[in-house]
Amino acid sequence: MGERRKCVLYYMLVRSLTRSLWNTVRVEKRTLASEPSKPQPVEKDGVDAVQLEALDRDICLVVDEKDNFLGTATKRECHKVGDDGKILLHRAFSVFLFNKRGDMLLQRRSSQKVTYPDYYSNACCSHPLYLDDKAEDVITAARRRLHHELGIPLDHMDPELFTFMTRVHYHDPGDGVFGEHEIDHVLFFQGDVKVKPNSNEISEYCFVPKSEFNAYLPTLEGPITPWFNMIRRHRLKLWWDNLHRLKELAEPDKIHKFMTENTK
Ligand SMILES: C=C(C)CCOP(=O)(O)OP(=O)(O)O
Repeated sequence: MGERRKCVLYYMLVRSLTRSLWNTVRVEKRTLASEPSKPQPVEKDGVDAVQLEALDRDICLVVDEKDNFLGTATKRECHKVGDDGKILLHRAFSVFLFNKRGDMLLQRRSSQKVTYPDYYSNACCSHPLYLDDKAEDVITAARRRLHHELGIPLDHMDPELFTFMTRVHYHDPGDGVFGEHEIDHVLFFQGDVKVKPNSNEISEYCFVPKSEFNAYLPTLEGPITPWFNMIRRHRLKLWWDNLHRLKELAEPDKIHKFMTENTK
């Protein structure tokens, strides 16, 4: 074999070894060990007590198809699938979080979640609530939940670092008992933040580099949430490629109705 060919082969071997080592390190999953000092979650009728409490305590915002605020209902009332298969339409948000390098935080919902337990999803989803006699602003709600679910200090999340990308109206029957019917406000956030997840909410998380994302998804050991899948299919690549100019691509006045797809 000629010297030049040997050199090329050697270079390719070193490059592929370095790459596979790099990938392993960069998408390393962090499974959260349960802390023995903490009391174990108590169940009532098979449902985790902490999650159960939120179902009847959290007051969500019921909206019409144009996202106009109509009134309030509990989180339970907003997710219960009726005998006719209908679910009350309410306002929600989904945060996609990126570090400064541009890697995206992917999380696995804990087994205690009432809706979509053990599914993989974007950084944080929840609802603006009715608090102090008024509808909570979506970015305030997102910061509140990022702090609660991922332990991100509030002072690491300047409201200016969020971009309100668009809204998505979708319906998903979930497990037939609890599902989703939401106008989901999609927020992008970029910044280096300290993460200390709440194990009642999240069982694993990792930061996925854009170049690894498509290959990484099929290796996940569970399904992905319908809303994450929908945004992934219709907008994620465009927005991820353009983290530096998101404001130009934002469509906050639109309410999309994308087709729902199989989540696995
Ligand atoms: C699905 C969306 C977009 C909102 C609901 O998310 P979650 O089911 O994660 O809400 P919480 O229980 O965390 O409030």
